Amino acid sequence: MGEEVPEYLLNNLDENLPVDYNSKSTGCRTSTTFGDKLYVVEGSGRGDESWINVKIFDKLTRSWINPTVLGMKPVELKGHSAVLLNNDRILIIKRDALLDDSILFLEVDTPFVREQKKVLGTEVVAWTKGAIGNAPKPIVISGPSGVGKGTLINKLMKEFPSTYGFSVSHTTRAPREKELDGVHYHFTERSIMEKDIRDGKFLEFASVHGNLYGTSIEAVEVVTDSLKRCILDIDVQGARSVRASSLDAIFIFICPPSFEELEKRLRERGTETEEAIQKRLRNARAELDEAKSPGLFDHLLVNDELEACYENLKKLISLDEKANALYQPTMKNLNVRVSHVELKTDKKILIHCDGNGIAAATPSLFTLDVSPLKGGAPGRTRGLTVYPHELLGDGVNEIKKL
Ligand SMILES: Nc1nc2c(ncn2[C@@H]2O[C@H](COP(=O)(O)OP(=O)(O)O)[C@@H](O)[C@H]2O)c(=O)[nH]1
Ligand SMILES: Nc1ncnc2c1ncn2[C@@H]1O[C@H](COP(=O)(O)OP(=O)(O)O)[C@@H](O)[C@H]1O
Repeated sequence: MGEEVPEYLLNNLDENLPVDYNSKSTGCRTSTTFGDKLYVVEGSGRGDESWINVKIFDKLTRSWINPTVLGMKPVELKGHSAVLLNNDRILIIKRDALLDDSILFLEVDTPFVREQKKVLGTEVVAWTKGAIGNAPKPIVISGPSGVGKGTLINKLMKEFPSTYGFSVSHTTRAPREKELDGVHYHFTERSIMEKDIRDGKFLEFASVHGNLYGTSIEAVEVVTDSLKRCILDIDVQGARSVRASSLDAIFIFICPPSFEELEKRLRERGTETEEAIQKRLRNARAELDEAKSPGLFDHLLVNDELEACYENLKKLISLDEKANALYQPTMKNLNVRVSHVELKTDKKILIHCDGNGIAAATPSLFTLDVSPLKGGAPGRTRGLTVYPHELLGDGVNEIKKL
């Protein structure tokens, strides 16, 4: 378990080092040791002046490093506590924030961060938001153009609107007639999308039929945050990337009954030029081959007769739901604000809250249990448990101050 370095030590560091460390004086700051490095998180939450900064002090070379910061960084930090968890991430608890929004992680040595360090050739840290409870497992649906993915997904969403939500992808392709921006896709320019990819905002992306397509982290997490099961309609390359990510999903590939039927459906849909149809048919052969790669898809489903295929899809999904008990939120939507926190054990944190002026009966002391962490960058860190703290026999006096 890492410890925060006392402020005086950090101040000494500042004094000893006339390097480029210009801390803005009005903010809050923590510093957490991990190996030979000191991770300094500082910020301020004063309206327009709001800023958040992560710097690393390398104790061996006695120099400061500006890491590449990935993920969704917090909007503001009016005060915070920090502690190293799992030897790979720093738990940050924001003060004066609603309890539901107060838990963050700064990953410093997770597999995702290690991989990004290799790719980018810099020091990397990645922010993720902590979420209470387990998430319903997303469903990845792939298959060649025209096989009927969109038709099947629409049926599912129509029959179970409060159970399933669609991950709205970004694409550089032009909208088709009747396609709405923000509903079917986020239609975007290549340069903007490429910048967002560089900024780490995408879970996966791929070039498909000559255009760029991608799933933003937010597209999936917004659906999951609303407690719905997220459905992703992405190509085989995208499915492969999601497989390699920390997102735990079920992968289904939809096959056509024959190539002739696929061509017929594509033509009858009437949305593509002849050239685009030819390109999609050529790509379909490669996709069908790739779909057979071992370990990539959990299920292959043939879409011959639509209703029969839809029933099979529902069966597959509900079997999976039975095998993996769905979302089990502990406490959510607590209208209380964090005042301060204390470390109880290395997996349990005591959070003191103010009630936001609501009834005195509302608990103000909570235990945060961080033992079963799930997921992480580039998405959310889930699996956290929060419950009202029982003082009886809990040795509060021995709690170490954070
Ligand atoms: N990797 C990836 N593929 C996507 C994404 N969104 C859509 N696709 C895939 O891009 C391909 C083309 O989609 P689209 O242009 O809507 O044409 P359609 O498949 O003929 O309806 C399909 O295989 C989709 O599954 C995404 O976010 N990521
Ligand atoms: N089982 C099926 N039998 C016949 N036509 C189908 C079937 N499933 C889908 N279609 C039709 O095929 C066309 C392509 O389906 P769509 O859902 O747009 O495919 P995708 O999203 O995979 O590109 C649409 O016109 C749709 O109505």
